[in-house]
Amino acid sequence: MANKRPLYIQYSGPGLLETPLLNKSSAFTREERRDFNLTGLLPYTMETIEEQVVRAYDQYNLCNNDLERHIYLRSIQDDNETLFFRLVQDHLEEMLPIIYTPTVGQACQEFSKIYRNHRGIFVSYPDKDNIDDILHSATKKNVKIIVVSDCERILGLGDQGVGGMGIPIGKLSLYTACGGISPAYTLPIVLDVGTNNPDLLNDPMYMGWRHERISGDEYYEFVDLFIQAVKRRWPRVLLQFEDFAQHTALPLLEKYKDQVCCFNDDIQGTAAVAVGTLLAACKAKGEKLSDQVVTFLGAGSAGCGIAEQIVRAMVLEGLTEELARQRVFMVDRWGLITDEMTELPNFQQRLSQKREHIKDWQVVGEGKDISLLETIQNAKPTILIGVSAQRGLFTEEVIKTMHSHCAKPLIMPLSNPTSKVEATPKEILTWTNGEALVATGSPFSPVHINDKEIAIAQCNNSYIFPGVGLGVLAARAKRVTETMMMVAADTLAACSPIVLTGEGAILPAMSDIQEVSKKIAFAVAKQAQKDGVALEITDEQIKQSIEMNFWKPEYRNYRRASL
Ligand SMILES: O=C([O-])CC(=O)C(=O)O
Ligand SMILES: [Mg+2]
Repeated sequence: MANKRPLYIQYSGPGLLETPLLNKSSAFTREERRDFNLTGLLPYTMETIEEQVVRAYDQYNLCNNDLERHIYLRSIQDDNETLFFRLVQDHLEEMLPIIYTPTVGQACQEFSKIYRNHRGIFVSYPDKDNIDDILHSATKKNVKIIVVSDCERILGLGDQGVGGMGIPIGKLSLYTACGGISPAYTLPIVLDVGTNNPDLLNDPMYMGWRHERISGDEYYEFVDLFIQAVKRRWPRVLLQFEDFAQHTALPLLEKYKDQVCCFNDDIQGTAAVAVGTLLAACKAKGEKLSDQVVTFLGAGSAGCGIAEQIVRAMVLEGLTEELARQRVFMVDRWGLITDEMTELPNFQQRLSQKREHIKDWQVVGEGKDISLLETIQNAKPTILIGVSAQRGLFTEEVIKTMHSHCAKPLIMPLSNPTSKVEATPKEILTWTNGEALVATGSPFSPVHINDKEIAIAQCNNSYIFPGVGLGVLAARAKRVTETMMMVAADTLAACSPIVLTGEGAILPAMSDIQEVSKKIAFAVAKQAQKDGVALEITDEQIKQSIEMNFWKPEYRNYRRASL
């Protein structure tokens, strides 16, 4: 039993057993059972959490498929959060793909079919006049981290309506499992602004507000009502925007980044993990990031967010911004993004290639759109990043052409979930005779090629946001700055096994994620101080604060609080 101070609680009897943050199930001691009116409500034997984990894992192994495993784990989470996190911690590598990507994608798609229990908060448009009341109904009083989604772009799966709640729940589970944030401090929130997904609107089982999405001023006013209510209820909370569509993600981030402590995980978290991976891969090759030529497939908010972070990192290495931008090629649905394209949104405009710089390229058809293959033939990239959410767009021809110009290309099909990947690691390694370095967004098993087993790095935001959150809490930061995200990327690269030892994977093993998160947290907290958005405390105090904030899934002793 944890040697922490006892916790004074007001619940007792069935109410205590039905409070997942406090429930210990069969682990309540004889005395606690007596003091909290639990005697007779549980089988007689008192168990340790280790014994409970054995039973839960046996039951987990009886499930027939990943969705059943997800449902089972979620049911434990809704019954006993301490046990849930202990079980996940003990089987982290095995269970992350079940509670998070890729299985969480299916759980979102089937949300209304598999719904069991309430979790998180649904702020629905018709309730817009009562948002303060809704937030006050949250059973958690001291919320420190919120993940909020309007569910318009759930992973690569598009608009999932309220089904997207699976994502805030999953991300916050990772905040706890990987970043040690107590589940008592986390709150998943969905903004139900309707859905434009016809399958959901026509599904009699759909549980959300059956209405097409509100948009324009109505939408932004509603989001603002929500943000202002959050500021009143939890003024210091860290707000993570997750899985908003590109057309709202950037405007919302621009609007709120200087008003509240917030960041957008798909733009900034994805960018930080991708740049961390690139920095590690370059260090391993003994090269600089600024020596690389990068091609993107997908120029949405994730792709452009990564590209901007790459430009910043290249500038830090000494390139001018203009030269850095000339090394990054964005290919979207219509082909390479060039300055001749009219009506580009601002964030794509900044990353467009000047036609005069590519006038000598060999392309089919003068003035026509330039394809991914043509971009690769001419730009001869060393790095290829996929954020297109389209399965199969890294064709054999694309990959082989890239390999013909670059002996050891770095290829990162980042689209999630697995069904949307641009090419599988096995395909890429087969087409490059095992010579490419591969990092994916979703988890993949190692690939066997030329008698070697090659581990596949999972370049997923989960390496970044738990550490950023822990750092923000430890330093009591008021804002999340771009430089805080940048040091998170640098710190991740510094933890890379191949950088540290000259061999092994590009990214640390998931089993080391808690230590990596603590290192990221320290660097983020220090940077927050440098940026003037956090308390001036000593390094020692930051370290202490990180350790103190690091929650462990252990039961505490309970005493009755006097009323
Ligand atoms: O959740 C993930 O695996 C990564 C992510 O944020 C996304 O794809 O939207
Ligand atoms: Mg996301």
